[in-house]
Amino acid sequence: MAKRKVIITCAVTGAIHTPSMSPHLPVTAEQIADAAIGAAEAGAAIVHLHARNPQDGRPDQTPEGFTPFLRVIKQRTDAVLNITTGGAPTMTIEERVRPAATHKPEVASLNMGSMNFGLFGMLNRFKEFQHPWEKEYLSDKGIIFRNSFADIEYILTTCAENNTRFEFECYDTAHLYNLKYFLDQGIVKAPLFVQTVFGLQGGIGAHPDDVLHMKRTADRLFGDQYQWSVLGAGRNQLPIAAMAAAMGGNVRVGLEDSLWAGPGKFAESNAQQVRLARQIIEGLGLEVATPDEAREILSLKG
Ligand SMILES: C[C@H](N)CC(=O)CC(=O)O
Ligand SMILES: [Zn+2]
Repeated sequence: MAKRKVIITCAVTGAIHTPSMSPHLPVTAEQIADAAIGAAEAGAAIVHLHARNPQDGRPDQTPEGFTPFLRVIKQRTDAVLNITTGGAPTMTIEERVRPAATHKPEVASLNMGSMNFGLFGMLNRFKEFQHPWEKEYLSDKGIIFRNSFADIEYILTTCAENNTRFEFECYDTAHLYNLKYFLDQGIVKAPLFVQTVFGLQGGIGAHPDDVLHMKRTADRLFGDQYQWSVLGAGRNQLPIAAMAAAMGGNVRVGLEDSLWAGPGKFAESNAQQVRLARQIIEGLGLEVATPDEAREILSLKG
């Protein structure tokens, strides 16, 4: 019997962690390109991309901020490129959609609901910061990651003519119901790539019951019209990946979501996390999907 193909997504830098937290967090365009290429060579079929200001690592959501590394990654890999529309939770929706609208990627992330966005928990672990913006950003208890029905529709319509498909970020069951609403409206089309997010402060926890609850809810709402994927924040990354792989899911790793390669051990690269996820997947007798197999499974434009 053919082994099930598991799609590994690698989110190489993001906009949650800040440069002072880990020397391995890619900041410059060159570092982001190298990280994405390394992750693809290690087995990631999809690379999820954010840009940063090369001087101080602040999240940068200008289309120009993405151009240098997109070019290099496309030259050096056939990985599926996934551009963020989440940006940083403090940005406007117009700002957030611009890179995906400009670069017309095969995939873009789409956050399926508004939520309290807690980064301050990380201040228990990280104390010293090089750049003033880091502590200010992380300690802000007032962050609401706004994704209204109008915001979501705005991103969907803005990217629609580009044949870009979406990684639907669902941080709680309500977000799955929001996605169901857009499916029923015919605004989004199956197969849906549903990325369930666990353990991010403000969203659902990372207990096995939470994973089961999100999967059961998605199965009930979408049946065979979706491809399930998971990401676990911080120390939950690999345990959540292992659970989901055993339950028929796909996995997301990367320094956007976690700085660790096991308890108390800093990941030295995104590729290291991809290799750890791969070991789990192959250990379960499954196979890692290639970029073209992921394109097939997710009906991407290629
Ligand atoms: C938890 C992750 N930060 C979800 C994410 O990657 C959001 C986005 O870029 O649109
Ligand atoms: Zn992201």
